[in-house]
This record gives sequence, C-alpha cells and structure tokens, in this order.
Amino acid sequence: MKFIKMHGAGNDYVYVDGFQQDVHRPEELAVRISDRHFGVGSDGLILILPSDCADARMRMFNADGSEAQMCGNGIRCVAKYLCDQQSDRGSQLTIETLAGVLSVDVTADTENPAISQVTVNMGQPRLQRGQIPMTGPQQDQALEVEIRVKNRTFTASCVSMGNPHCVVYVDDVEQFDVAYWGALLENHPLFPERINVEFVEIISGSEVRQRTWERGAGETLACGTGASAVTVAGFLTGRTQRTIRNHLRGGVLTLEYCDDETVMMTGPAEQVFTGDYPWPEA
Ligand SMILES: N[C@@H](CCC[C@H](N)C(=O)O)C(=O)O
Repeated sequence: MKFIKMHGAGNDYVYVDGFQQDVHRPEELAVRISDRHFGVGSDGLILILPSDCADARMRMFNADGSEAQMCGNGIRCVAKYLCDQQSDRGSQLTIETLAGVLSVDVTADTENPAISQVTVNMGQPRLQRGQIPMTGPQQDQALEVEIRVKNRTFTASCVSMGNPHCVVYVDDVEQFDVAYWGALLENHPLFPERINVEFVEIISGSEVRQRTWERGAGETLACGTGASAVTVAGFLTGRTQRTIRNHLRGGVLTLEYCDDETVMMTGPAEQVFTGDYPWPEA
C-alpha cells in the first residue's frame, strides 16, 4: 500500500490515496500504522476518497482506530495533496467530511513546494449540549460551565466543530499536566462520545497559546478543529477578539470567527515523505 506522510503544524497523519487503491479494515490499519515504534508513526490515518458531492471525501481515524467527524489540520493536507496531484485543478476545492462539505483554498509556496498555506472555511460551531454531545439539558449551551474532576474544578466551554471540544483556560500552559488532566476530561461521564480537550493560556486579546489532548490520540502538537473551538469560545466568553493567532506546539494557526458565525482557519500543510506499507488488499 502506498502512503504519504504529511503534517499540519506538527499534527501528523499517514494519508492514503483512495482514488488509486482500496483500503481494507482502516480502523485496524490506523492503530498499526500510527504506532511510533512498530509502524510509520503518526497521530492517525486519513483516507482521501472519491466523493459524489465534492472534489474529494476525507475519512479520518485516530491512532486508537476510532473514526472522527473532522480534522482541521488533516483537511489542509488533503487539499494540498489534491492540488499537487493535479496542478490544473485550481486552488479552491471542496472536501466532504462527516461534519459536512467544507471549502478550502490552497496557496503554494514557490520557494518550498513541500509546504502550502491553506485556508479552510470550518463552518459554524454547534453550541448546544445535544450537538456536542454532552449530558444535561440538550438545548442549553455549555459556555463557562464547571466540571469537577478528582479534587479539581475546571471552568470549561464546550463547542462542537463537527467533532467535540472542551476548552479550558489555564495560567501557564507549558507547565500544565496535559496528559493527566486531558485523559480524565476526555473520558468524563459528561461526554458520551468522549471529547478533545484544549488547554489555553491567553497572551492578549488577539493571541493565545494552546496545548491539545486529543480524543483517541493523546497529546498532539496541534489541533485545527480545537483551535477553531478555542476561537469561538474565546470570543463568546469575552476573552479574545474575533481574529486570533494561536501558538500551538507545532506551529501557528490564524483564525477568524466571522460575522456570519463561520470560522476561517489558515495554516501550513507539509508533505514529509512517501512510502510503501505492507497491508493486504483484501
Ligand atoms: N487533530 C485534528 C482532530 C482529529 C480528530 C479528533 N481527535 C477527534 O477524535 O475528534 C484536527 O486538527 O482537527
């Protein structure tokens, strides 16, 4: 099986071109290929597939084999790959995901063809508990809610960008024990489908620092849907402006929560290498 290794701000996935080859048992493949010692090593697996309603369809599997609705860093890499494959395609594409069809715009870096800057219209956030999903009154929003974990109470804001996010503000994110508290919040009984957790330090009204604990993958160097949720939560709770720069461990994303309530996200997409992986065709 041929694969491409790409990353967006350090959030790295193995990509397989499903236009060229069939991929069987992707859940199992995701677990094996993501292993950083016995596989290729990645935060998960992304399949690039034909679509009936868009230029391509993306399926995203976390390193534990669970399928997620969306991946913000992944969709930028899918768009870059499709543009690189067909240079006459133009820079604007649509990609079908389990969170809907999203529009992307790719800008190639003429000096370094391995890297592109990609802007994604991430769509509108879903704010009701029932949409996240989260227990409690299903029509209510969950902004600035208290979540008790062990001996600590966090003030959190929960937002779905197609996939679920819990945004928690901390004073010093570099010193914060992301692995310990992230795993506890991911599996908290409030969240029946588990949740991605963003720990955020506010630098100013237009700048934040984020570390992410991802559902099904653990701590990753960046999360695009998470950065989008942070943009929405920051604006709705009065902490940040509509446009922010988000400093993640693997790079910087620029985000805007627009007047029409869609989130625009811009960041890098980079191809690192290609390879072959032994995976049976059926
Ligand atoms: N890293 C991604 C999100 C990947 C999916 C997530 N772990 C989930 O299970 O929802 C991003 O860049 O958005």
